[in-house]
Amino acid sequence: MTMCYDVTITGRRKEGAPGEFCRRKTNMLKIKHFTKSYKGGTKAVDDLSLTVEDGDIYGFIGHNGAGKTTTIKAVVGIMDFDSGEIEIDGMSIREKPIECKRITAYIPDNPDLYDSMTGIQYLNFIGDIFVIPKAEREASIKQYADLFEITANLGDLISSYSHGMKQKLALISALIHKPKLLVLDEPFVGLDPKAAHIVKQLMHEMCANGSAIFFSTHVLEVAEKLCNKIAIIKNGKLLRAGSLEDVKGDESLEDVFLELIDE
Ligand SMILES: Nc1ncnc2c1ncn2[C@@H]1O[C@H](COP(=O)(O)OP(=O)(O)OP(=O)(O)O)[C@@H](O)[C@H]1O
Repeated sequence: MTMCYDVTITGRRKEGAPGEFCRRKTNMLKIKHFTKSYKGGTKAVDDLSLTVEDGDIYGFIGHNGAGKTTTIKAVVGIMDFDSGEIEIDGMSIREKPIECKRITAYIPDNPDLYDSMTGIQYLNFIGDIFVIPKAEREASIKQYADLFEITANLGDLISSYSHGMKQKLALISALIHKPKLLVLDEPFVGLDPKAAHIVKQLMHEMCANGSAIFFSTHVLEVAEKLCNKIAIIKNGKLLRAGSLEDVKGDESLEDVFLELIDE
């Protein structure tokens, strides 16, 4: 029986399932010694390093004010930082911001879309930015709008959308350009259970197709079920990062999180 071995970046050999496709993993997101202070001296994140590989669904958890959104905003290139390095698919977000953004999608915790556009105008606007061919764009919009059950609302102004509908529109706008890296800040807040279920399925599908997902959440049950890797941050410092099994051991993720946060 042929065994498959995957050589990691550290040179360690990881044993895979027999017959599994053998290939080297790609670092879709590499954060190295990231440090960010705000005006007034608050050090929001201090020397944080982690790596997200293709195929990963990577959960980023921490208490309120821990530094998750600060890290996420730097990763997607909308916030500068003091020191360290952030690379998307091997490219520096500082040196090649456009190239990085071309292959990344970001959905903030509170999607602030253009209220004066209709849903379809917004999706076509995103389609233009990412140069998605017309036929492919129309097919993707139809597929995802049907899935999230907002096809009938696409002609309405975004100002008339509920919070959940805005989130669905933001998700569709992210999915139609097939990002290699999807970054989400609290993606499940405000979504109804059916939409949340669809998002989880889509996350698995994207990762099976070689993309990577990095997202923050306070919902530890979801993180435990969905993620293969987890990072825990407290007061701007990374406490633990790695595979779900390594981070939580035999305990529940909630127990480990509460123990670490209370230390
Ligand atoms: N614009 C800002 N100016 C000054 N301080 C800020 C700013 N944004 C965030 N902070 C501070 O940086 C720290 C990290 O905040 P951040 O928003 O990254 O936390 P978070 O983990 O995303 O929290 P939450 O779970 O509540 O969303 C906090 O102490 C916060 O008060």
